Amino acid sequence: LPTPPSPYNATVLILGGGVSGVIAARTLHRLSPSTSFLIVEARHELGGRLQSTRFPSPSGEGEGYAVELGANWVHGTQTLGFEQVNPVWEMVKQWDVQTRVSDYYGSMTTYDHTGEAAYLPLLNDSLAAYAALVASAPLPGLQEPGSASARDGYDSLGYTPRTPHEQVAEYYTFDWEYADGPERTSWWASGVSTNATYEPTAGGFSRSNHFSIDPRGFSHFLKSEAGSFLDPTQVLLNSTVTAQGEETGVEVTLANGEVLRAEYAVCTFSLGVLQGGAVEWDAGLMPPRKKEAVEAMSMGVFTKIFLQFSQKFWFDTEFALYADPQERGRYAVWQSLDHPEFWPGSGVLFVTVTGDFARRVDAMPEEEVKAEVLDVLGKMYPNVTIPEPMAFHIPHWLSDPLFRGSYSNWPANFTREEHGILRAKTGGRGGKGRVRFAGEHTSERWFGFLHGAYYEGMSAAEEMVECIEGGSGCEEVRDFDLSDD
Ligand SMILES: Cc1cc2nc3c(=O)[nH]c(=O)nc-3n(C[C@H](O)[C@H](O)[C@H](O)COP(=O)(O)OP(=O)(O)OC[C@H]3O[C@@H](n4cnc5c(N)ncnc54)[C@H](O)[C@@H]3O)c2cc1C
Repeated sequence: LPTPPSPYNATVLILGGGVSGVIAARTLHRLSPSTSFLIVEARHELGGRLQSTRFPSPSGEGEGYAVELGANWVHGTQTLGFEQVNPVWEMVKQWDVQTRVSDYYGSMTTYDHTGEAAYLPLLNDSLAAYAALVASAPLPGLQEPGSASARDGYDSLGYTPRTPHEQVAEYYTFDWEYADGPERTSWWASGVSTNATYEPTAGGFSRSNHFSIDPRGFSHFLKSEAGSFLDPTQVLLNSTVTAQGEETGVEVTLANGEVLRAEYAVCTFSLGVLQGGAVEWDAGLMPPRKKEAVEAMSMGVFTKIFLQFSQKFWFDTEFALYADPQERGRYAVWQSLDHPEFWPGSGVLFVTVTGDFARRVDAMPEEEVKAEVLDVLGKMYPNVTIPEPMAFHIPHWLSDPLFRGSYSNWPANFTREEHGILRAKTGGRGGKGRVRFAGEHTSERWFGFLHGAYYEGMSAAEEMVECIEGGSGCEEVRDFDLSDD
């Protein structure tokens, strides 16, 4: 193994062992085998926002089900005749992760507070409006975003959902993707991320969404990838970073008081962690303009609430929508895994909440959330006595100090310049940037997605290698003037 130059623990510290961190490590390993690195991760395992918990099978037989608390889908795979392939999809195939295509629009049952209610055509209207919204946003990288919100975009297209049925249809096509409403999302950026993921003619991958049903958990692909090149001495688990500073290099203080030193670092902590203040920064590493940019991007909340019943009593489609008469997005999107394509006989059902409603749920006692969820099921099924679930689980991404939310979203008035500042290297005298920020949130095209985290981990490490090997990567490390205005 490459030996780090003394007095450093490694040449590069990779802070965080999610998709970005693991791919940054793999890129260093491939491009510069003589460069030493160390992944520093607070949790007991690699994977980051790829996490699952186990539900038993109702019969008590078999190994049960790996219920995905975080990322669950590969969004966009590859389209025949187009070169662009989602790199996460390539790893998923390479490591044989079991997935199924999710039929977002073709397998849906619709409900409201009176029970089943027929409003599927509204879903087609919302899909058509969304397609027009993203088609009229400029292509990735070509234009500066204005400050128009996706709501402005919908208004300009004459799409104005008013009734609870119309609103839940819009919620499903928009909020359920962005974890935030159209008012709080940039029209331009929602077009960029959609086109760059789903539209092959705009450099995207494909329109399909593959959902992991793998009993080893979706993280299997990343853990296997990591296992294929990492030596155990290159990973420090159970190690929480509390401060980052710079003296002769980067100094990282851990919760146990230990200090790690390196020439460079790639920091992949989530946007929520950067906003949350759990890590102390030297002013040179987090100058005021960077801090402002970090504050200005938003961290969305997307919470799946899982239930397991001993017997299925619900819809036979993959999805269902519930239109609440009072509140848009209240326990709106339901998904059945007890379905022939997924986990038949599993009794597993989940409902997803987003945005402010998810923030409220994150802070509530779980018993109260459960009572509300069962009450909604009672409205969807007025003739069924809703049984007590055998299992109930809510992940708390927002209150978890290692994440502080689910994934980032680009707000309407957030500029490309601010995003560049959020992403830019900082630290180091003489213009030699020591710390590069990477993660899904630093991706202009694919913020929020696993593939965004992948590409950012890769480009951060590529830049580091250029820097270390004395190439151009180090010359103008600050694309932006980060000094206080
Ligand atoms: C509920 C949910 C659903 C999602 N669904 C999808 C989906 O279906 N498809 C999709 O493409 N994307 C989805 N995403 C987004 C996707 O999970 C992320 O884009 C991606 O996993 C981010 O990877 P990352 O490496 O940037 O960050 P992370 O995975 O957050 O990695 C950062 C790592 O840093 C560690 N860390 C944080 N603070 C410290 C500290 N102080 N010290 C040491 N270590 C620390 C964390 O433990 C973590 O392991 C979802 C996310 C969530 C939460």
